[in-house]
Amino acid sequence: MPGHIRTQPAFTAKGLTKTYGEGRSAVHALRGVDLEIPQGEIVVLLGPSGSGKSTLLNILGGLDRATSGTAHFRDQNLSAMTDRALTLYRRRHVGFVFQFYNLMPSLTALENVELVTEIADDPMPAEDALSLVGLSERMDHFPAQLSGGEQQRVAIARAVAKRPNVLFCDEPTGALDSTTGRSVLRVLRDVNQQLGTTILMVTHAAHTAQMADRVIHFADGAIREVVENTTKLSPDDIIW
Ligand SMILES: Nc1ncnc2c1ncn2[C@@H]1O[C@H](COP(=O)(O)OP(=O)(O)OP(=O)(O)O)[C@@H](O)[C@H]1O
Repeated sequence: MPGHIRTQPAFTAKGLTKTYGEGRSAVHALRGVDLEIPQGEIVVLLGPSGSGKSTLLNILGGLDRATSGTAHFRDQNLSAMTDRALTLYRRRHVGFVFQFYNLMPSLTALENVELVTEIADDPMPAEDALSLVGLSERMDHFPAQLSGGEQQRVAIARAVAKRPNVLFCDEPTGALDSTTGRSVLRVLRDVNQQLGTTILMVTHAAHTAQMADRVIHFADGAIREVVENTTKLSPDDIIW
């Protein structure tokens, strides 16, 4: 955020490693990741398949634990938390959006969002969350009556309705064509601008980097390069 006083980073990682399995079948998914993610940014993680992007996202999102190293959310050490504390961290601070929307097929768009607002501490009304993603007119539709992009927007509404500090997105446009994908990116940009939500997005779609504040290039379980994007574009102007 140029021009702003430097605040505490949203995330700091030091020497993060993650090894799945042991011995000869061990997979070294992360091989020592050092990283700082400022609050309020849109950060895009790019890298080949299997390079460890989702693993990093899952550790920062409190869905998985590192094998060694430390990961902090603000001043909270995620690596040292009990399972219970990690669950509370996810519930209070984190929203997730995945490639496949994971909506409940028997519930309407509104009811899908209410699943979250009913248990969150300080949620926005489910109607407001759906309005933020441009779906006020479709609240009473079931997922099967919505397009892929609309379903993804319901998933985003569900994730942001609890006002998370951070939104983690794993291939959010992976199943969408360019027009629909662009509409989903526009919604993510709006969430970032209107709610100040830090967004971490893992994707194979390199063009998404054009709307990021920061682009992290991953390869072989490590960060190869971090690029601050000085020519950030609106999703409408991204060359797909
Ligand atoms: N639960 C698991 N058990 C064993 N190996 C795993 C597990 N999860 C991931 N891996 C391995 O860890 C490595 C990193 O996987 P990860 O999913 O983080 O990569 P990625 O960069 O997100 O890939 P993609 O872009 O294909 O989603 C891969 O070699 C993967 O096979």
